[in-house]
Amino acid sequence: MAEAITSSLGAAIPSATAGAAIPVPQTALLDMVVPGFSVFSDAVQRYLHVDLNLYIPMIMVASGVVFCWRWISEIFWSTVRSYCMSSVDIRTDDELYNYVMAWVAAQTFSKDSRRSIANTNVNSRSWYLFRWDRDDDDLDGTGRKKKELAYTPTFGSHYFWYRGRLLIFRRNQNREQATFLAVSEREEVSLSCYGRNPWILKELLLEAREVYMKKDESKTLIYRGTTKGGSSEPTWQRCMARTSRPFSTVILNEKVKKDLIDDVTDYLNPATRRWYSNRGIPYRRGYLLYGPPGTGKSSLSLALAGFFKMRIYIVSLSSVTANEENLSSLFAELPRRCVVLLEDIDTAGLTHTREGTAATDDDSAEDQTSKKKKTRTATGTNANNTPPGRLSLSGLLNILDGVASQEGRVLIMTTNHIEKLDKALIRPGRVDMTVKFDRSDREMTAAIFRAIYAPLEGDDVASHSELAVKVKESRPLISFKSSATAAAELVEKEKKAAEERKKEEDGVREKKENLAKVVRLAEEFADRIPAHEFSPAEIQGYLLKNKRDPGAAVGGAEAWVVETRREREEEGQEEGEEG
Ligand SMILES: Nc1ncnc2c1ncn2[C@@H]1O[C@H](COP(=O)(O)OP(=O)(O)OP(=O)(O)O)[C@@H](O)[C@H]1O
Repeated sequence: MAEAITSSLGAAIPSATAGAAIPVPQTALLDMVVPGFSVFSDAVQRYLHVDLNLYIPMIMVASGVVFCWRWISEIFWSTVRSYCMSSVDIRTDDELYNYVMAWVAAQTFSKDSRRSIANTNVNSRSWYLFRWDRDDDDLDGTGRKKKELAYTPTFGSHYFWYRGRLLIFRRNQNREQATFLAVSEREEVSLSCYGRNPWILKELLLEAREVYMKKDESKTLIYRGTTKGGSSEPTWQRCMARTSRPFSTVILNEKVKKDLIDDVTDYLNPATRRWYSNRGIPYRRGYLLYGPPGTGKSSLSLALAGFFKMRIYIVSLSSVTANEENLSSLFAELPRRCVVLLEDIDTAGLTHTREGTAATDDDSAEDQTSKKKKTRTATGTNANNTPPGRLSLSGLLNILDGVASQEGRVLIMTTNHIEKLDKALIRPGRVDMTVKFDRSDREMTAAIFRAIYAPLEGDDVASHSELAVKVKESRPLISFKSSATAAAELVEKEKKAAEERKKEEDGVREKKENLAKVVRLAEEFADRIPAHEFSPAEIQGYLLKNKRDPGAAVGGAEAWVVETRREREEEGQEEGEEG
């Protein structure tokens, strides 16, 4: 009976297996790892007559090998990375990010990368670093914005050769970082090399910086003191890179300009620095530019920065940013060699502050000085009625003289009201040279007129280069055409070249005639504008309204004078009523 049961079971099991009702143990195991494997294997056996179960051990061994290989290689690479490689992380909120990405975008490994991120701008998305690469000249001939496409390698590791060394550019997305940040802000970028000495990475970063800076060589980089986004942390925001303004375009007494340039040149000379330090004198120099609005104070500061190839850092003391705390943080961040432009230093809170009481205009200068001295000794730095959060004079002086102020910088202060300034602010040592700006006299008016209408050197360069291209194009090409056709073409091209030359000569003659006409009209215009009444900015504004028609500008000059006087009167009356 028992035998009968055993034999019947023995017969039943294989038939059940064959029917795929009970999977063999390996298949059951695989089913757990790869769901549906048994069904697939049955189907293969039934239709293709291949028993996949025979390959199970092989598949399992291969999987084990792959798993182990991965595990070992992970350990191996993490050990290599830790002990045999050097790397540099690049923060996305640092200007270095812009340098590196611009450099990477120009490399072949980046251009040839199969998977890349396409961008019209590779700069950092941190708002205070973001800027268009070509700030003021990215327009095409039709005036449309021309945005070039840049390709940078996508997230992951990218190998490339640099000066014969294999380097790795790594770009990751940090998913753990705050999600309110944009994806591009959560990015992590690093450069690595094999070996424990990271010198090659530093070389690369220096090169990237140099290439980036070279683009801005003919430009004046302008930074403005501001507070970051919603927070109150002050920072220098790069606002633009402007083509440097030539000194000659700022209309000012030539001697004053020359003296200013000579003074700054001497100050920036390395020997002068040593001279100062040998004598224990703080190495800094201050300039005060004063005069009515629109007379060229800011223009001169920008021209000066451009002339000496320095960055200019601008803070308006009348802005909300300008409190003592913010200003001292901004000054602490200044580079060693730069121009700092403090605008509107006659701003409220700085005019009569040290004495604690607002001095009236009737007070004699001596009275004021003695009052100031007394209050300074008695009350120290916070002895004024400056509202909290505003900049006080003593606060500003502390910043200008204090440890935060970098030695080697050129400090320019501008004001519309020199008479309101505390003597302490403009004493020698803080202000070493004063330049007065005035409303336009006859000579200045004529110069502004000439500057607007005279054909400029830049115009010549453009036409010359155009001409050069055309002449180049018209050179005979080597070809296999018949000599008769080639000769005819040559004659035609030479004829064209001769026409171009004639056009150029006509252009030069026309330009000379125009210049003479502009000079004559400038004198006429200057006769019609009363001296010392209008600022250069006002005159320039009027001329720009007629920028293609100097004759009309001269014709309408008298009417403009009358109109501007009337407007001023009305404004004066309105102000009087409000006051
Ligand atoms: N002396 C000048 N030479 C050439 N351009 C001038 C001169 N003065 C003013 N301008 C022109 O007038 C405009 C305003 O000039 P700018 O901003 O330099 O004046 P400002 O004295 O700094 O005025 P504010 O005191 O209001 O800041 C500029 O476009 C500038 O080109």
